[in-house]
Amino acid sequence: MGQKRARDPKAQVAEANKRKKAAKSDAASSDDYGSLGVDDLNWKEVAMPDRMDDAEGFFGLEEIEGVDIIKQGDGGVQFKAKAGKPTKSIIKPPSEDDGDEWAGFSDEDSSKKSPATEKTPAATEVKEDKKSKKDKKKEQNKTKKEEQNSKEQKPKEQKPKESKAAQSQSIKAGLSFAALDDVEEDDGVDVSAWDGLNLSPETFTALSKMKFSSPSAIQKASIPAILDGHDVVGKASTGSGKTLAFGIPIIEHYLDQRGKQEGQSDKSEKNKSPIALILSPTRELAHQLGKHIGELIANSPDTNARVALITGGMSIQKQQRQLATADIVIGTPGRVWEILSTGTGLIRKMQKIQFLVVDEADRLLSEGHFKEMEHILTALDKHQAGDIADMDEEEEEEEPSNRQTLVFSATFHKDLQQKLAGKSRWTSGEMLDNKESMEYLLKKLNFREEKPKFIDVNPESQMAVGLKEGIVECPAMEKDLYLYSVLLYYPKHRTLIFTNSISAVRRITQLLQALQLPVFALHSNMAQKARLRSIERFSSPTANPSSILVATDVAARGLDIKGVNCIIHYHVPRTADAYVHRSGRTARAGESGKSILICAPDEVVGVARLAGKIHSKKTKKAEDSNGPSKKIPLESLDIDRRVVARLRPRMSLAKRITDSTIAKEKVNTEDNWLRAAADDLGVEYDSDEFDQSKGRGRGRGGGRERREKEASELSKSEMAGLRAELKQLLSQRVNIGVSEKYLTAGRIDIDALLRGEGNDAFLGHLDPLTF
Ligand SMILES: Nc1ncnc2c1ncn2[C@@H]1O[C@H](COP(=O)(O)OP(=O)(O)OP(=O)(O)O)[C@@H](O)[C@H]1O
Repeated sequence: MGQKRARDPKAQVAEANKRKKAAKSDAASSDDYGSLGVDDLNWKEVAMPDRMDDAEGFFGLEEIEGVDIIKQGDGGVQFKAKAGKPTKSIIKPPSEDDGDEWAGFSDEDSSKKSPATEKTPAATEVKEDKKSKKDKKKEQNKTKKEEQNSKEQKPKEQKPKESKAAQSQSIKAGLSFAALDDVEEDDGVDVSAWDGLNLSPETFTALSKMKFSSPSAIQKASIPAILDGHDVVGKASTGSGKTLAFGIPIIEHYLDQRGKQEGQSDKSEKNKSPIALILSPTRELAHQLGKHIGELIANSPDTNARVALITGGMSIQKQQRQLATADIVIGTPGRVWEILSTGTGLIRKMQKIQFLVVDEADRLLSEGHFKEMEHILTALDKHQAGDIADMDEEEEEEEPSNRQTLVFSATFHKDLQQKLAGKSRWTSGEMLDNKESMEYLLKKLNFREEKPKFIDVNPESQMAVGLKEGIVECPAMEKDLYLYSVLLYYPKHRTLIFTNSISAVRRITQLLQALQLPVFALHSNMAQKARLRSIERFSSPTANPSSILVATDVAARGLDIKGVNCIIHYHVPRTADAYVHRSGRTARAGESGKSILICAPDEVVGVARLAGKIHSKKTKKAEDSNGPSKKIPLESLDIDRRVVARLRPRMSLAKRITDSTIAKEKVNTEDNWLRAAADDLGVEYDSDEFDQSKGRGRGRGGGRERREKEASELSKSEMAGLRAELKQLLSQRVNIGVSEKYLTAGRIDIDALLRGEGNDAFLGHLDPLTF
């Protein structure tokens, strides 16, 4: 059993007072500062408009007042408080940082600090107070761990672990507010299932607070391998906890290193190098990784690891400053390369990372990001090839980078998987010279081991265990109607609808808005802040439980939104991997969820092929026992025809309203553009004349243009009429079986009503969908 710490409340309060006094005198001496660097200043954020579209660099503009600029001989600049102003009025408060680290999806909260960085002195004291209440638990974990350490005696890990134990002892000795620690509070869970993973007491505490009672399969397999220093390629189904599979070892490494960094001066703190670079294919995913790892840090006692988020849509200048003090850098390849290539010495810092993580690796390594990934990987190893011209002698003598490479995804193309697993050898010569090939990038990853550890915890199925997959077949022109029907079948479901195009996202969002459903849009043409705001509104715990997000595949990968119950594929995904990742936004972390494909007759063949690929093992097993099958291995869902029939009038009104709104927007845009062009040319522009000339000599597509024109010509009062009619329909339940006779006679069939089983949309009995 762990020994309980003897506490002397008086002595601890005295100690806390002493520390407060010391802090005051530190503050008083801050006016002794001479000139200051840019990072020492207390910059204030300048409020900017929400939408600046392409003017990305101006998001997060900052200003400072009361400062004189002092030019240095070498061309650099320093800063000093203006005459008559105390220096402390311009310097950054000691515990405050730039505030760019993860701060939630909310725009309004952008000034708040991330959980990882909220550790102002006051916050730290409260945290320490809480921590002291957990001492007993921690002591137990620590003792367990020490026992385990002494049993395992791994020479490589023994030393840092011992120093961690010592650190944790010294942290406890410095607790403040311990005198208030009368009430035993326990909001954590038992985490003994993590025992075998050789984790620090800090991580145990964090896991307990986060209520992660046991490791997931990928965590159990990957964490020890990474802690042992191996390169790891990890494959596990969506939502199975891959982020912490690499996040925990990174924090463990940080804790090991912390002893060395403690006591170093503020300056060397700023010159420190990050320990990890985590690359992600999308901005949203990068933000989420930051949030998830930030939570681990925030819940881990006295762990102040700094996370820098390097993604597009935010200020480059701010991110550069963040990078200067970051421990963990998380970013998208485009922006990471944009910043590294500014030539401000950041590449050298990055070359010292201990971990390179490639998340959603199959996407990062094979499409879209090729050039930036190539640049980053080349830069990380440049000094190893000795080709940084301006390196000084000291650096040249440095050990070559010894980083670990961690590659994770739920899906790997067969070829990529085989190469990563070392099953298929690198083709020498020709292939490697082909600088456009995935193989070339893989080689550039520069694993430290000849063969990384390949960990595949779900070789049988890529789909999450709690996921049910269904298909709704419908006429091609009625997809909207069937989509609406499915949504009404599951009224209390948080639903994510995927489409294959941005225009479809826009149209379906407007359509569902017209039908008064709580719907938000997400696609890559939206401004970054609007993207984050949509996710925030859709996912917030206080959001309507029936919220709907309509998105392109920008939301398909990695996004971890709590409580998503249903995924609807409005368009059949283009690849099997996209289907796996889209569907993986539900049934996460052991929960259950539904994935429903809405499929027109001409899409059935494609769906069968797709499903066959995903469920190849299942299909093969079934065929082995029953002979060849043409059946799609997805459950067919029958929508009640009465429902479809009764919803048709609503849908046709909603469509007319939506088509008209979109057509009017289009005409306005076209009109504005043509007017501007005519102005430039100095000619007169007559929109009617233009419309008539457009109408002449049309062939195919003329019908659509005519319809669009008609839609755009609906008058305000006609639109108002349609809206009123729709409103009237929406105010009534959809009657699918209660006799009109009963209703008009005021004799409502209560039983029939009750049989609606809590689905307020319907009046009468509705057979639930089969799953
Ligand atoms: N050990 C655990 N116990 C319970 N929940 C966990 C555990 N580890 C992670 N989680 C939770 O599981 C959810 C999914 O985790 P994560 O986002 O890391 O999954 P993933 O495997 O990366 O998914 P994807 O492939 O979709 O990116 C998160 O909400 C996370 O908080």
